[in-house]
Parts: sequence; structure tokens; C-alpha cells
Amino acid sequence: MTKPAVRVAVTGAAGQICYSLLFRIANGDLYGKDQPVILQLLDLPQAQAAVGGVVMELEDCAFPNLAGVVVTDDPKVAFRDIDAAFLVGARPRSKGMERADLLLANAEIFKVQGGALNEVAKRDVKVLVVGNPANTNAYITRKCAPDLPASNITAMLRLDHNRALSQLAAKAGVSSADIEKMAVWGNHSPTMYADYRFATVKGTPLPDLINDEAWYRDVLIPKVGKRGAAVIEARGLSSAASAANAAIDHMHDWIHGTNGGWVSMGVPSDGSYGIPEEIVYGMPVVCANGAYEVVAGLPVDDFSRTMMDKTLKELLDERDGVKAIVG
Ligand SMILES: NC(=O)C1=CN([C@@H]2O[C@H](COP(=O)(O)OP(=O)(O)OC[C@H]3O[C@@H](n4cnc5c(N)ncnc54)[C@H](O)[C@@H]3O)[C@@H](O)[C@H]2O)C=CC1
Ligand SMILES: O=C([O-])CC(=O)C(=O)O
Repeated sequence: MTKPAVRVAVTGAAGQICYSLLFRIANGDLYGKDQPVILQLLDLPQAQAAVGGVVMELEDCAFPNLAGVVVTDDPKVAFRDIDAAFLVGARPRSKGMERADLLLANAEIFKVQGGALNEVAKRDVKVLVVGNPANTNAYITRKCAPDLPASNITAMLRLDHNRALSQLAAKAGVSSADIEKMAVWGNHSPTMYADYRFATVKGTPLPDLINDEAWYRDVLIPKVGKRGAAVIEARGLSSAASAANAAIDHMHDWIHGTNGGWVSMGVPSDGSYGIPEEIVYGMPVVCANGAYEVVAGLPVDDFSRTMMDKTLKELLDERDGVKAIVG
């Protein structure tokens, strides 16, 4: 018997990340090949024709489990009864726009979308914010959706996590799949802290395998932090397929679990690790039974404290920058 369809909202549907993401979801990469999915696509009025073209291409793939597509410019239509939301659409920085203006422009968008989620989404909806500044956009969404569980509104650090895994695996000469217990802390920005202190490969500590602390601190951490800019420099456009892949990884693991493995998610802090409550901060988590739990009790050495405080300071500044909008 066919299962009832799940509803997945995706915003920014005409954009470049969605040009990869929507096809992955429709192919069953998120919920599995036996689970019908209805896509509920949101974009701006001026992008509706382009979304229509993407829908034509989705049809042309003849995905057996794509049970329907809704296209709208109204968040309350897009978010009605949804099980999951990928908030990808955001205002890009335009010429002459200061960072503070960008923060505020996005704060307005995520305030409206948080309010709409609060009103019409399923009460256990899982939300992933991808649009930048992702952590602070997730913070605003959460503030504006007070009736939803706070922990269900998350931000994407998974691309940083995957970028770190890949670079570390190449350096150690191992498969990225063999690296366990990697963590990325903080903001999705160049200040994020890729922490390999607990990472292992088949039981051997990864720092011992690499045996080059200077490379880790002076090359790996900044390289992962600036990888988005390097892709923009090379491609003339920001990461899209890898961002979509990370979004699928994040939501897939949250839904299906990680079998005890660690992944990094931007989550509203519960106050642990000295991160003030509510700040959406990248943390190592373990997922099981449709929920995630922050890995507790890890030691924080001096280097880590400095790195974690630096990225926290940026998030506190961003929070202060949007106070006028979310209070
Ligand atoms: N967290 C992460 O790791 C990453 C985040 N990003 C961010 O993801 C976002 C999207 O990236 P792209 O797809 O490359 O951008 P894009 O510019 O190709 O597409 C953005 C889409 O969002 C739409 N949009 C704008 N405002 C909207 C609103 N209020 N409601 C619904 N749709 C709206 C636009 O019309 C456009 O179709 C950007 O903010 C980018 O910086 C990108 C890569 C990684
Ligand atoms: O800066 C951007 O728009 C893209 C981004 O977040 C990344 O690639 O990590």
C-alpha cells in the first residue's frame, strides 16, 4: 500500500541551490524511494515564471514518488501542513549594501516566514535555514514561531562539516566516510571552528594520524572557513550543488538518524558550552528517532575557547543587529 505523502516546503525555488535540491528530494534522496513527496515551492512574484520552468523539468524526470507540486509566492500557502522546510531563499548582497543592511533585509524575510510557519505548518515541522546569514536567519525564524518547538528550527553548518571532512581525509590519506566524531562550532561564516580534536579513523585519533598541528590550525581551519569565497572566486557564483547536498545530508540525518555518529548542525543553544541560550550555534549532534541531541560534556581547551568565543561574538553582534526587528 502506498504511504501517505509528506509535504516539503522549499523557498528560493528558482535559485541555483534549488536547481539541484528539488531534484534530489523528488528522487527520494531525503525520505527514501518508497515515500511519496509533495513539494511546496515558494519564491518571489517576479520569479514565478522561472519556478514554472523548474516544475516542467521536475515533470520531465517522471519521478515516481513526486506526488504533487505547489507553486506560490505566499508563505502561508507554501508552509501549510508541511513536515519539513528548507528555507533557502534569501536576499543577496547587492552593490553598495552594507552587512547591516543585508542583515535587516533578511530579518524582514525570516520574520514573515517564521510567522507563517507558526500559523500553518505541522507542529513537529523540521526547519533547516540555508539562506545567509543562516544562523541569524534561523534565530529570527525561531523568535517569530513561538508555538513550534525551538529545537526544530536549525541552520546549516553541514557544508562546513563536509568541507572539513574532505580536506582532512585527503591530508590523512583515508576515506571521508571513515572519519568519525568531527565537529564544526559556531557561525556559518569564516569564523566557524572546525574541531578535529575528537575525530577518529577506525579507532585511531585523527590528530595523531595527521601529526601536523600547524597545518590544522594555519591551513585547514581558514581553508574551510573561506571555502565559500574560494568557490565564488572560481565559479563566479556561490556553492550550489554542494550546498544542496549538505542540505539533504542535514535533513536526512535528522529524519533517519546517524547510528550514533556525530554531525554538525546549527541549533538553538540550551546554554551548554558557554553559548547563551537561543543563539543558533553550530554544534556536534547525534540524531535518533527524528530528533537530535547535542554531544555533551566535551572538554574545551584554551585554543577551542578562543575560537568558540570569536564566532560567538560575531553571532551576538548579528543578534544585536536585528533587535529592532525581533526585539
Ligand atoms: N548555509 C550555507 O552553507 C550556504 C548558504 N547559501 C545561501 O543560500 C542562499 C541561496 O543561494 P542560491 O540558491 O545560490 O541563491 P540564488 O540567488 O540563486 O537564489 C535565491 C532565490 O531566492 C529567492 N528569494 C529571495 N527572497 C525570497 C523570499 N522572500 N521568499 C522566497 N524566495 C525568495 C530569489 O528570487 C531566488 O530565486 C543565499 O543566501 C546563499 O548565501 C549558499 C551556500 C551555502
Ligand atoms: O557566501 C555564500 O553565499 C555561500 C556560502 O555560504 C558558502 O559557500 O559557504
